[in-house]
Parts: sequence; structure tokens; C-alpha cells
Amino acid sequence: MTILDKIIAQKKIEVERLLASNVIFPEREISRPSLYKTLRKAKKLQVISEMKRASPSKGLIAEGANPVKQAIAYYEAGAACISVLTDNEFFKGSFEDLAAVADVVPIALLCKDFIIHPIQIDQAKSAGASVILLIVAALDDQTLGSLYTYANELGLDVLVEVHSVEELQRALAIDAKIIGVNNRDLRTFEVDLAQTELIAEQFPFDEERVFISESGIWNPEDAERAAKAGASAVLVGESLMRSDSVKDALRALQVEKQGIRS
Ligand SMILES: O=C(O)c1ccccc1NCC(=O)[C@H](O)[C@H](O)COP(=O)(O)O
Repeated sequence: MTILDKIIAQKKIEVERLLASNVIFPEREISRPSLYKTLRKAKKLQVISEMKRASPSKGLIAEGANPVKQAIAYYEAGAACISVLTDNEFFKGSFEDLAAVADVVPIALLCKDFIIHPIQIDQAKSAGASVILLIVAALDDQTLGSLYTYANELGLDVLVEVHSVEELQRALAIDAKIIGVNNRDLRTFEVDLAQTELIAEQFPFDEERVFISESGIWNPEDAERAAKAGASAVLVGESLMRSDSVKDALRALQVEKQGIRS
């Protein structure tokens, strides 16, 4: 059983609990800039910065991190979006973290979780997210399509995550507008920025779609590499969580977009 299988098994239990609790998530008015529009119009590579206490591949990263302080530091440094890991079992995050961040920053806010059921989308929206993540590797085509449609109907942006060309084709089949390549193989934990370059070769850079590179971004050279491949943004967790100066580290990643793909 891979770690992704284990996480999905845990999510099924959480979904059952949520459904059984008959909870009705309160409506929360979202007035945040659209991540999609922000990325389309940006002249420089944008940073989606992540609140990440721990991970299956690295264990503890920043156990005592305060999500509010971290989010304010990201916002003040010019992040385009803040990603909050809400999974508790494997990442030591929570929906309380997401709601706390929602209360203090006005930019796009990504609920970073392993979504397999619409009730998790309701929960994400209720906690203040304006963007949700759908991981192609974790979903069959029908569920992927219906969750994507449901999130759009609620007015949420959707980051559709792929790790292979085959998964890219599945993301394009649902007409996903924001597609992220995770440089980390969620089954083996291997991280390789070449994955972004490989998938960029097959990516339809057009007026409609934005391309994001996720994971394993540590320095401006990595950011340059993502930008050269055509990325509009990088999603960065561990390196920013470990940084002594979030401001300097984040700003150094905001390199010029490059080439005909930008
Ligand atoms: O980070 C992990 O170990 C991990 C393991 C299994 C599933 C997902 C995992 N991470 C989620 C992410 O995609 C990253 O948190 C995100 O892209 C930031 O990555 P990084 O900058 O390398 O911390």
C-alpha cells in the first residue's frame, strides 16, 4: 500500500464521519482575488506559499509554526496565494488553521487536502478557501469531473494536480484551467523538477490555461527552471517554512516569466 493509498483510506473514514455528523457548513462570503486571474495577468513568476508543519516524506518540518504569523509573513512578502494543509493525520494541519488564515489575509487561499467527496469542498469553502486541490492520481475520471464541476458551481477555483503526461490528458479532458505538476511522486516521494519540464512539452499553453510547478522549489535557480518551462507560479512549502527570512526567500523566487509560453 502506498502512502497515497493510506491517505485516501483515511479520507474515506473522515468523509464517513462528516456525513454521519449531519453537519451543515455555514456559508462564508468569499471576496478574494481569483487565483486564475491573478496568475494570468502576472508579469513575474508567482508564489503559492504553503503552511506546512509536517509531511509523510520529511516528518516534522516546523511543528510549532503559527499559521496566522506564517500567513501574514507570506502575504507581506507578496505571495499570490496561501496554501494551507488541512490534513491532520499525515501533515499536522487542520481546518482551524485554514479558518484562522482566512481571517487575516485577503488573497487567494488554497485548501490543500485530499478531496474525494463534495462534502470536503463544502468544508473547505466554509473555512474560507477560495481554491481547492484535486489530485488526478487519487480520483477516477467521473469523480474528478463531478468534483471539479461542483467546486466551480460554488465559485471556487480548482488546482488540478498531475504527475504524468497521462494524468495531464485526464486533467485536460475535464477542461481544467489551472493545472499543477507535482514534482514529487506521491507514491515514492522522489522529487524531480524535470517532471515540470517533461509535462510542459505536452501542455497546451494558450489563452485559457495556467501552468504551475509544485514541490521541491528551494532557490531562484529552481524558480528560473520552472519559469523557463512555462510556469506562471510555483507552489512552495518546506523551503519557506524552514527559511529564516520568508520575505527574502519568497521574493527571490519571483523571477521573470520567460519565453513564448509566458
Ligand atoms: O510532502 C509530502 O511528503 C507529501 C507526501 C504525500 C502526498 C503529498 C505530499 N505533499 C503535498 C505537496 O504537494 C507539497 O506539500 C507541496 O507541493 C509543497 O512541496 P514542498 O515545497 O516540497 O514542501
